[in-house]
Amino acid sequence: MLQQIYPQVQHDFQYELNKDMTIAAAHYIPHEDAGQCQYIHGHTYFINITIAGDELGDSGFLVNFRRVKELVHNRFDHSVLNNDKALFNDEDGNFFPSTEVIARTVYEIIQAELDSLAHKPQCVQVFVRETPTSYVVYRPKKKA
Ligand SMILES: Nc1nc2c(c(=O)[nH]1)N=C([C@H](O)[C@H](O)COP(=O)(O)OP(=O)(O)OP(=O)(O)O)CN2
Ligand SMILES: [Zn+2]
Repeated sequence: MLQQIYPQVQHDFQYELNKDMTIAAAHYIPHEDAGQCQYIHGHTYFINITIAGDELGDSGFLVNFRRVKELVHNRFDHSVLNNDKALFNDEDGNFFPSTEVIARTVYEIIQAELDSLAHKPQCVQVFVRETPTSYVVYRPKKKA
């Protein structure tokens, strides 16, 4: 199916985990370049999160799939993204809830959780599909 592509990410880790989820949410892009998207409308976002690492936790997991879903789905599902002022605002394009910013924000939420784990898994890619014809892939810069 056209919508279910999974872009590959290059890494040297031994384990790679992927978690898929969908999120129903509304947003608007407060910029004239957004055309009709300046006005509030909704999407069913499809999100794929890729986490990798060389070591597992005591549970035998890189990270619990359920926890990955909780962190993102519980925060955003059936919400108006622009109302989440801790993450988004109407003043700075780096914080409008565009597909790009949503992908980066999901990465930041996930990586903050992973940083609390002793075995240090890494979020290596976040894929966000906003519409049947539009998606973004966010990959963090490799740490030096
Ligand atoms: N680079 C970006 N461009 C646009 C974004 C975005 O997040 N990043 N968002 C929008 C709108 O929010 C819109 O919902 C999606 O736009 P678009 O792909 O144009 O939607 P369509 O379903 O109308 O696409 P068609 O392929 O023409 O059917 C706009 N741009
Ligand atoms: Zn939109």
